[in-house]
Amino acid sequence: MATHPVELTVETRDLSRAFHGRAILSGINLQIPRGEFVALLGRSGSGKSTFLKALAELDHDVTGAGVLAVPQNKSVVFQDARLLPWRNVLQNVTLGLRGAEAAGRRMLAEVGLAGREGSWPVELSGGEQQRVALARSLVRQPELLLADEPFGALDALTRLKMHDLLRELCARHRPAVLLVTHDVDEAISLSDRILVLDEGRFVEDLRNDLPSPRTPDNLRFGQLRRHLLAKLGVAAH
Ligand SMILES: Nc1ncnc2c1ncn2[C@@H]1O[C@H](COP(=O)(O)OP(=O)(O)OP(=O)(O)O)[C@@H](O)[C@H]1O
Repeated sequence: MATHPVELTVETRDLSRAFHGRAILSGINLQIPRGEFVALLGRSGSGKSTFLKALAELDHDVTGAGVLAVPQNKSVVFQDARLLPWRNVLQNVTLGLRGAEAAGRRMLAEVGLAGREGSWPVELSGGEQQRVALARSLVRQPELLLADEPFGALDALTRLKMHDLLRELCARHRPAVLLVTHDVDEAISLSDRILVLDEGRFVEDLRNDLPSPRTPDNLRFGQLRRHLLAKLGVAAH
């Protein structure tokens, strides 16, 4: 039987980055197959955002073979929505795209903002602004979605709703995802695979095959959480 090689969306080889002589990333090798949802955990300052910026091709000072493969069609979502205040919601979503009004409206409906196309960013809550940011990134049908703590500034309840939304959107549009997060439960509940970055390297790379619904009161969820917290050097409670 013929075996098909896995189609890779991301590949890095020996990717390294230092700031002022201090190594932050030390020879990182990573392959992300098409459509895989990867969560990246690590202590504050471990280099998660630095790695994400390298994949976003926003950092040209990496060394080693570096980023061997990354799609041109990729989107980045940050902790703050970064909407243009002088453009309405629909215009923010379709910014830079020609003839995308219908697609923008559809995507706004998908993120639960049908009817808000003409609103101004200032009229939206933080959670709604992040919904617009998600719509803006996904209307481009990216092969890779890079998300840097996208829900970090939201309250706990809104964050849980955003998890459901992101899960749904990713199941429908199937981008590969690299989600940087501090939140172990977020990583467990959303991802297919979890990486832990420490001292410039991945100290954990595990498949997350927990069945859904992934609720924190589930026994295996708790075991995985304890394992990851230990890797992060945090005592579980
Ligand atoms: N442009 C820069 N110039 C100098 N040092 C930098 C720069 N960017 C990042 N660093 C340093 O590199 C280290 C890693 O930063 P990075 O933002 O990647 O960490 P992080 O894991 O994303 O942290 P956090 O979880 O707190 O956001 C930090 O010590 C930071 O001070």
